[in-house]
Amino acid sequence: MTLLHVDRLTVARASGAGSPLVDGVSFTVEAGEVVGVVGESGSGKTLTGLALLGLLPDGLAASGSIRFDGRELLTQTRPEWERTRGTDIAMVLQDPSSSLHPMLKLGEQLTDHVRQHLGLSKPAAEARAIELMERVHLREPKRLLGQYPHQLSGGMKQRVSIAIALACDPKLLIADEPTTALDANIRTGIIALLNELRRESGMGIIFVTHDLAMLSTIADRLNVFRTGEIVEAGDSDRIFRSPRHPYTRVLLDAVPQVPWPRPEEVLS
Ligand SMILES: Nc1ncnc2c1ncn2[C@@H]1O[C@H](COP(=O)(O)OP(=O)(O)OP(=O)(O)O)[C@@H](O)[C@H]1O
Repeated sequence: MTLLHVDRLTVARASGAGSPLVDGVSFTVEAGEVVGVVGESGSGKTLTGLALLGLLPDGLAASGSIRFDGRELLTQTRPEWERTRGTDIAMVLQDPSSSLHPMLKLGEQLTDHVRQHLGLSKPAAEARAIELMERVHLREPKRLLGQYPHQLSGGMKQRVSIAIALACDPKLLIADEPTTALDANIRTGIIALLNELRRESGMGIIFVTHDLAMLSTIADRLNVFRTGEIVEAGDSDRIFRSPRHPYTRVLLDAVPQVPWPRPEEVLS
C-alpha cells in the first residue's frame, strides 16, 4: 500500500529570490518500507523531510503535492498539520537531546506527550509510557521514567526519542541522521530497532543520512539527492550493485568496504 506520494515537491524562498532549494522531487513510500535519502550537505534532504511535516522554516514555501494516506497535505490548515504530526507522521532527529526537555523526568515527557495526543488518563498514559519504553528495548522502564535525560547514554536517549515518536503509532517515520551522533555499536542497535519496528508495525520510514554503508543494511529503496534534485532513485540493491548516475558512483566509491552486519544479526 502506498502511504506517501510526493509529486514535484519544490521548496523555494517565499520571496521568489534565488533558485529552488528542493527542485521538483517525486517519490513514494510504501507501508513497511525503508526509503533511504542520501546526498551531499545542502542537497535538500532535510528541507524535504521538514516539508513533509509542515515544518519548513519561516521564509520558505513548498509547492507541488504531498499525498499521505490518500489526502493532500500541502493544503492543510495549521490545526490539521498539528494532528498529522501528532498521529500520522513522526520524526526522529540526529540529536536526541533536542527532542527531550533537560529539566523534566522522562516519565513526565512521555506521559505528557501521550496524554496530549491520545487523551489518556494519567494511569493509562503511564502504562502506555512503560509499554513504549519496552517496545524500544529499554530495560527497567519504571526506573527510567523517574530519571532525567542527562542520566542516560546517547543511545538510550535516542531510544526514548524513538519511543516518543512511536506514541501514536505513526504510519510514517522520518528519521533524519538518527544515528550520526552515536558510537558505531550503538548505531547498529538503533538500526536493528528501526528495522524491527517497520517489520512489526508496517510503519514506513524515510531514512536521511550521509552514510551509504549503513543504508545498505536497511534501505529497500534509495533516493540520491544532489543540489535539490533526485538524480537517481531505485531499488537499493540495484543501486549498490550498478549505480547509473556518475554522482551515485562517486558517493559509492567513498564508502569504506567494511561489511556492515545486517540488522537482524544484531541484538537490539
Ligand atoms: N531557512 C533557510 N533559508 C534559506 N535557505 C535555506 C534554509 N534552510 C536551508 N537552506 C538551504 O537549503 C539548501 C538545502 O538544505 P538542507 O538542510 O535541506 O540540506 P541537507 O541535504 O539536509 O544538508 P545536510 O546533509 O548538511 O543536513 C541548502 O543550500 C541550505 O543552505
